[in-house]
Amino acid sequence: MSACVHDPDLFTNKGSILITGTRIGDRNVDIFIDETGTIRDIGEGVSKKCRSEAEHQISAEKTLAIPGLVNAHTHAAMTLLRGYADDMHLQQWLSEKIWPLEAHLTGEDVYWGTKLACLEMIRSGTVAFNDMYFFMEDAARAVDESGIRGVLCHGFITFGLAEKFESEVKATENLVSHIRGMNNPRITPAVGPHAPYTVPPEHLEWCGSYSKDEDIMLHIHLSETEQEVIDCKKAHGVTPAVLLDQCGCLSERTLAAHGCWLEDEDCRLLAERGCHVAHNPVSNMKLATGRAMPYPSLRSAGVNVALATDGCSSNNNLDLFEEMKVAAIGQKFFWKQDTLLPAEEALSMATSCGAKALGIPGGSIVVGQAADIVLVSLDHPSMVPLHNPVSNLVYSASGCQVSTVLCNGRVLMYEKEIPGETAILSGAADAAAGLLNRAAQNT
Ligand SMILES: O=c1[nH]cnc2c1ncn2[C@@H]1O[C@H](CO)[C@@H](O)[C@H]1O
Ligand SMILES: [Zn+2]
Repeated sequence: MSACVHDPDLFTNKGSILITGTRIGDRNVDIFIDETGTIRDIGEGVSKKCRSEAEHQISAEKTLAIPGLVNAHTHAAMTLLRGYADDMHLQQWLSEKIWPLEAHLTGEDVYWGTKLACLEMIRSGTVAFNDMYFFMEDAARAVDESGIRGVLCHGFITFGLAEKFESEVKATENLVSHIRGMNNPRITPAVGPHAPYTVPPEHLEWCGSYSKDEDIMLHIHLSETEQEVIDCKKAHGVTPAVLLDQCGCLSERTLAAHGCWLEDEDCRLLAERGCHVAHNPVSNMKLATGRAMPYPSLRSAGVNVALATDGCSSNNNLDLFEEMKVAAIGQKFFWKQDTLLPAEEALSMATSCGAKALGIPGGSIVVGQAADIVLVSLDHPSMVPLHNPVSNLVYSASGCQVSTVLCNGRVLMYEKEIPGETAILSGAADAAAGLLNRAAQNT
């Protein structure tokens, strides 16, 4: 067994790992992870039993172990657009700033943007994400290298154009077969109709049946703004959620992002169909969607609600700790209910509910489960005193307190060290500068 600090194989070796001296909630525990990346034992005496068997050891005194966080809706490569267009109205932001710049994106940009996103997620304790963007084969390469989990879809936008429909279908089918060919259990494909206002019913129908035939997730933006709902009712006579249902897009494979303007009937419909909703409170507040996602109605209907950051151009970071706090306080504020969305629920939203929505392992630290584990340092003012660990995690900590991260039993960050970080930071900065240069030359 190697001592961790000088263990050169810790980041690459898939051998068994013993985490000693951490705590889960109020319990002091050791955690033993076998060479397949599965949690084999959790408890106080585990280190005595497993010390000789373990190939690596992580001394985790003064840390809290929590399940790896799950980001249920983002556009990872939008890290390259961080700070590019702030303080704008959503439709204007998309059509005047974001889409014109995205027209200049290359696969290499998306690769570097996704590398940067994965790095940022690992640093802040996120081990899985649900992504919708372009050049997704390049995103898949970045996720593969990063060691975290990704559900990836091509952002399918047709605006009703037949030739665009053809190319979006091709991009989706190519991505699905590419990802299946990678044969990486951490990466799964999905179909991603962008929104009911960018994909008309006949094209949504294709997405719904493709999701069913291929048994893959359907990832979509839904009822994000009031205008979207007004326009949809005017054009189709029903809410966006009902329209999706009519197009065969609502099922237990569906993840709808935002849902700020869902009506009570919509919430019941989503529950009936077994859909999942991703709550993006920071993005919603920044883009002034004007209404908080109706968590009380979704909750009482029984919808699984996960947590998400959205892209870095509307957040502007990927820190799910910050998102847990804003979700918990934002819901209380907007719905004027001081007991709504307590800390435990916010933590579940960011862990088990996310894992359930994405259909991936993780979301809890239990024997037999894949080791997606995050160690949060208690050696920090925001974690002292520790009257209630969950309260500190949600209301006081930030992603900066994350010290060590494991995904599928592999160590991705150890005591804040992530191999290759410097190269990713400069590669992504160069890609972002190149993108802006190309856009400036072409306009
Ligand atoms: O909040 C949002 N609402 C709608 N679209 C968005 C939002 N954030 C990013 N995108 C856009 O979705 C596409 C991904 O396929 C991209 O064009 C991205 O800019
Ligand atoms: Zn989005």
